[in-house]
Amino acid sequence: MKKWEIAVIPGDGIGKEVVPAALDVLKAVADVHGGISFSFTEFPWSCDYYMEHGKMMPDDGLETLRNFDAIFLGAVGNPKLVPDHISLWGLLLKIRREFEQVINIRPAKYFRGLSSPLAEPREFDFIVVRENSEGEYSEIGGRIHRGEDEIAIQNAVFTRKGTERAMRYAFELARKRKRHVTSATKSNGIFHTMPFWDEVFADVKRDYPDVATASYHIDALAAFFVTRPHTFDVVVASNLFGDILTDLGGAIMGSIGIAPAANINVNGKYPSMFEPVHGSAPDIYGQGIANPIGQIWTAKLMLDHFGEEEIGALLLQTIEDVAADGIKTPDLGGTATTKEVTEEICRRLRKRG
Ligand SMILES: NC(=O)C1=CN([C@@H]2O[C@H](COP(=O)(O)OP(=O)(O)OC[C@H]3O[C@@H](n4cnc5c(N)ncnc54)[C@H](O)[C@@H]3O)[C@@H](O)[C@H]2O)C=CC1
Ligand SMILES: CC(=O)C(=O)O
Ligand SMILES: [K+]
Ligand SMILES: [Mn+2]
Repeated sequence: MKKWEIAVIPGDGIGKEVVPAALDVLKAVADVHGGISFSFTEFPWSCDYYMEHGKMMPDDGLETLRNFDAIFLGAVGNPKLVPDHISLWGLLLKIRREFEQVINIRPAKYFRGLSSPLAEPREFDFIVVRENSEGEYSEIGGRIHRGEDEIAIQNAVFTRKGTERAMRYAFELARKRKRHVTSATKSNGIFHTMPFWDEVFADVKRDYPDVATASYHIDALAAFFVTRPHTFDVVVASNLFGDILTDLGGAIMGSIGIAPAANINVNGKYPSMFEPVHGSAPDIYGQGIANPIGQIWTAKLMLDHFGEEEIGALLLQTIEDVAADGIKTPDLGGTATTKEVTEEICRRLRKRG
């Protein structure tokens, strides 16, 4: 029996609704599999925690998390209580950085049973590889003066190591898929970092002559995600571009509420973290209608990471079946609750197992 120790951080808002839902599904997965089990240790780190303790997590929080096989997180952010840049940098981004989770994998695919807002989508299936450790997400910069002389400066950081690492990851991934990598650039407007990005891409692709490539400016690429998403396989993007493209990836699937993500530590020094693309959705929190699929599909990415791909595939198929049969939350045009969708997924999993 293989046992995985999981640190669970529901976080804020609907994180507190969809994480328990996904844990129920993981318990069903373990039962059905028979040879794996999970131990879940929950941590209340969140904006509520901040209100009580003046910080998003305890000082030894990272030390505590280190010993787990993976971190399973919902979402962070409650702007009514804590400014977003404080809460995200104090928990989510802190874990990504300190645990060297340098790659963020975010798949999107045409989903059976979901009505995409695209009029007549062809079947698409792509993965955005988002650089997750540097780029436009940086604390470097500052503000001076007030009033009409006020100045804010924000520096983007692109290292050859980090850029190349994300690109190589994308090429290796493409080799296991349809052997195509698209680079998201903006070298016509961003004077230093994006021409650099293009140069590194040109260097790296020379090592992968068996993989076809394309490079588009981010504005055009965003439009292509709408007009011809079926033409993409692996897309490699900087931290910010990848962030934006993957909400769009969720939207064309039918809802950002189903988009999964994995923050991968590639050097094996620290655990990886699994959290969906979406945030804490304060606009729907507390109504019991949050779509749990993003969190559940994220659990599938965690299973893949553990090498449990077979049961992961069964889980994804079950999610699709439930959606195809119309058991959907309101964001997908349905009337089901978080609980109803979750219970139906668990029920069918157990029936199959
Ligand atoms: N990785 C993370 O933890 C992220 C955290 N955030 C934080 O979340 C808070 C809200 O941010 P927003 O910009 O509103 O983004 P959001 O992703 O939370 O919500 C955007 C829209 O999508 C809907 N939505 C999101 N997830 C859904 C789900 N599972 N089911 C149904 N509908 C869903 C929401 O109701 C909202 O209308 C902020 O504090 C923000 O900083 C935002 C994005 C990522
Ligand atoms: C913060 C955020 O939106 C993300 O990392 O996806
Ligand atoms: K999230
Ligand atoms: Mn985002």
